[in-house]
Amino acid sequence: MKLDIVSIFPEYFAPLEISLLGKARRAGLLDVAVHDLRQWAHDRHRTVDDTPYGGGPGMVMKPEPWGAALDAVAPGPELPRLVVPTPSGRPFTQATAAELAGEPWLLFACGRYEGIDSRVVADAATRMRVDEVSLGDFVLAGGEVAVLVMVEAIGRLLPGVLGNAESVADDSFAPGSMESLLEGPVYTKPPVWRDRAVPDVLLSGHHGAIARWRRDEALRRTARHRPELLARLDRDGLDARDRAV
Ligand SMILES: NC(=O)c1ccno1
Repeated sequence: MKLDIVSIFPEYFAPLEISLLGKARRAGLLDVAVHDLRQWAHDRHRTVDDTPYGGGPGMVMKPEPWGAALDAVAPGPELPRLVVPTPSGRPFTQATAAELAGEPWLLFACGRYEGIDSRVVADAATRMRVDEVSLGDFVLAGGEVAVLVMVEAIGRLLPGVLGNAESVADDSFAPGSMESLLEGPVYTKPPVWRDRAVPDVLLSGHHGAIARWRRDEALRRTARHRPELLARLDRDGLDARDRAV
């Protein structure tokens, strides 16, 4: 997968050199290029923002540098999918990560200040698919941290990136049996720690009982932390045994 990221703070993406994603890049599974938006701002001060039309606080990112940046990074004919993190976007979920992980090329645009002039997305949408996505109902100072989160959520789904591909299947929200469910508790050695013992079933070696226990715990945790997800499951995802939990 090819990733391009445009930002006024390219140094934000140093973490993409380390750990899982750093290894994926060195293995050739991920090709990441980070671009400084200011290289497309040609005035003396490399200005990328200005006051908002209609008044109001803060500044808006100017369309000219962004238009030039997107044209330069994605000149065509092949085009990426443009992903723009914004509080006013559609929810970015595990399903979104899985969908974007299937793309050959993603281009992330990191807004700052009050956002990017809306004509930039409108113009880009005439050439490429654009997804304005939100990580949640909160506001960041810019899109960079959101892009780091999305790149990790997407990158770990790429074949070969995770040591054990099976661990993806057991994730919270993973398509299939875990869709709309939160992962239950996990344990490792020692079997007893500060007088707290690991549940006996996990030491039993009985795979059927262990799978059942894990689903029961996932249902309990989902009911406690995200009851609205269970309502989604209730229609067709719960069997009689599940309902007994
Ligand atoms: N909620 C978000 O995804 C976001 C992106 C930028 N600021 O907030």
